[in-house]
Amino acid sequence: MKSAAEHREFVDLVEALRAAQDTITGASPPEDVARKAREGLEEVTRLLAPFTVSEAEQLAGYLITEPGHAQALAPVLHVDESSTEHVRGRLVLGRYYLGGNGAAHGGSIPLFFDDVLGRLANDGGRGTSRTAYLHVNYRKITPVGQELRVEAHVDRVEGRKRFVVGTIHDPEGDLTVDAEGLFVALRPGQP
Ligand SMILES: CCCCCCCCCCCC(=O)SCCNC(=O)CCNC(=O)[C@H](O)C(C)(C)COP(=O)(O)OP(=O)(O)OC[C@H]1O[C@@H](n2cnc3c(N)ncnc32)[C@H](O)[C@@H]1OP(=O)(O)O
Repeated sequence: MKSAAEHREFVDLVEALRAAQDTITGASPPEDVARKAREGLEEVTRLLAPFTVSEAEQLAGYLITEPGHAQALAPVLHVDESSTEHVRGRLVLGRYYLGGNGAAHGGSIPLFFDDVLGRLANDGGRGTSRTAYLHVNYRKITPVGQELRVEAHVDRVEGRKRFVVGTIHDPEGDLTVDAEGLFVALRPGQP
């Protein structure tokens, strides 16, 4: 397991990237400011490109003790309570995940659940599995910029099949989304 303690600066870099994604998404800057910001981002790419590594050596997504696991793709779950069978926590969807009219983009929700349910599916010594399906029911708009409650648990395991379910509730306590994922354990040698 890669250690977040040894890569604090990288963890902070990804946190800064998330903040940049939110800020860029919500900004309407004058052209000269947009150009300066682009040059700053290009400088980041120039700085990091020589340190590109293989997937096995990659840090993003693999610093698993960190909220969001040091990757900027999926929304971050802040875990309050967890076991190998369940997880409870909080989620704030930033401006980056805005769809329209204050509601989260529909695609951001399965992105979130694939990560959260997938990790639960693989937890507890169950080993690696892959998403066979992810069913998401949108019951009410999921607001961005507000603290949401998340719950997920392993519903049942049938041979290689792991069924994992999850919910999101808004600050009023209303259910906004429920989801079910089927994760199929990989056979030896299966990619
Ligand atoms: C970065 C940090 C890393 C670690 C962090 C990890 C957390 C993130 C997790 C993300 C995981 C992903 O997104 S993975 C990426 C997205 N998913 C994929 O790319 C998967 C692509 N699909 C596949 O590779 C394959 O189809 C599998 C592995 C899912 C299943 O193929 P298989 O192994 O040949 O198994 P197969 O015999 O077909 O099916 C086994 C059983 O499951 C059932 N089954 C299979 N698919 C379905 C289905 N869609 N709907 C219903 N049932 C299904 C079959 O009927 C059968 O039931 P029965 O007859 O036995 O009853």
